[in-house]
Amino acid sequence: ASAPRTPAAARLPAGFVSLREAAPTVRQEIRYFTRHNFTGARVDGYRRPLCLLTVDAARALREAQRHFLKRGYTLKVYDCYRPQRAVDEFVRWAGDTGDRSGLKREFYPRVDKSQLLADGYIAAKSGHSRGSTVDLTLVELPAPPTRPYVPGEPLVPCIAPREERFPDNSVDMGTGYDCFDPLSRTLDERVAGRQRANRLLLKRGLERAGFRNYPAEWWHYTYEPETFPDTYFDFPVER
Ligand SMILES: C[C@@H](N)C(=O)N[C@H](C)C(=O)O
Ligand SMILES: [Zn+2]
Repeated sequence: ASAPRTPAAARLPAGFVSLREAAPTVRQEIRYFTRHNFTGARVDGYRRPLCLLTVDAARALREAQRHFLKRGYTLKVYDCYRPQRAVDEFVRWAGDTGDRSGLKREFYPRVDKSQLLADGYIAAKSGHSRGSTVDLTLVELPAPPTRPYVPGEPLVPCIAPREERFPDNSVDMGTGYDCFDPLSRTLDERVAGRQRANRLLLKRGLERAGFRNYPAEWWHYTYEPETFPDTYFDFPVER
């Protein structure tokens, strides 16, 4: 009998893999599939809540995960490969300054929407579209329970103390994920104690597996050398 055929729409380009297969213990909370992200809506191109990455990046993440599991933590990814159409939607959204959509109060409470690209919080050509970039954090095991965002619920600024912010089950990194604020700079001097230690724990564990951090965002890492340094893919996130 011949092997079952994968529908063409769900086949990944050569060199890409689903993280579920490469590193099944890594937690996934794909925010752009949900309305709990800075735009306030599901983002174009996210057809499934999945982490797709280049084989090289996924393999390195599996190695990093082994390192963290031994220390009582698991990695949790928020975003992985990002189609160019999603990036284009971010850029259109950011340019629409008359529009009130977006979860400003939570995700960019102190930065004007018109500055998000200029300040480097959103890129018009993102490493995520090249497939080797990932947004992620650490969760201490056993993982505390978490709950979904309820659209319309009162928003708390991502720079508020952990007890007041949206209840993410990750360790305290000093801000929430996708917090477009100077406090999110990985080595910002105002972030000290346990929060700084957590950022450094993530950074060191990922660096030893070959990832490099983007200094403006404690959660954003790129595996190097990139498999596709010059290609911006646009296939949808599905499998
Ligand atoms: C939007 C945020 N999660 C992010 O990934 N920012 C960098 C700069 C990017 O868009 O590549
Ligand atoms: Zn990122």
